[in-house]
Amino acid sequence: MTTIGVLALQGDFREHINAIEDLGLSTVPVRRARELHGLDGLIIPGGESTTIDKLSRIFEIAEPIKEAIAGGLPVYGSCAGLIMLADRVVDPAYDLQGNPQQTFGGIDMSVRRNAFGRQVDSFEEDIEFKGLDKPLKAVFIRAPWVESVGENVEILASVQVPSLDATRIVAVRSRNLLATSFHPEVSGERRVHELFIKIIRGEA
Ligand SMILES: NC(=O)CC[C@H](N)C(=O)O
Repeated sequence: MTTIGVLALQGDFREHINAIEDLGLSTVPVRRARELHGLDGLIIPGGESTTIDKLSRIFEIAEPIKEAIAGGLPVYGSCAGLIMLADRVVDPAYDLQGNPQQTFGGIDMSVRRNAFGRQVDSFEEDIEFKGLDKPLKAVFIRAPWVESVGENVEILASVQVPSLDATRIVAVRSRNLLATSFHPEVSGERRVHELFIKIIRGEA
């Protein structure tokens, strides 16, 4: 049986649990390193990347997650989860000691947090997503975007940013790692989770 862990330190992990259970698979909330054992995949939810970063280090699960990623565990991150999967954050937050936020990394990309600016902190858009025949309803909540990707990163979706008169990347895949700057888990959209399950099963 396929079991997917959902990192449950902070953020909208319940929505991801519901999405996976809707698709008939079992889920495990993950807070401790030992809960990573035996998982077929892991989801890092939306929330606040600085908090997920801090709590994951306090709970001593940050290093085990990095090792699992390096070992090939399929991981999907939405929004703050996308930030946590990025090798580089171009505008990191700093703690009181002046240390920048850290990520688990894994995807060769640079991300910008809260990138869509204040007026449009949160918005919904139907977007084209590579491999899907119908547009996908994407909910952006103080969302990051991907500024640049390395050679081995596949771009799955981009959106037009009117203030820039340009597009920005909002969904990527790199080997077993999938990341979206929007939240399919909150809109009843299940096709991104379906894609993640296919990646886990080696079908995509
Ligand atoms: N909806 C979200 O996950 C927002 C992400 C948040 N702005 C961050 O930096 O982590």
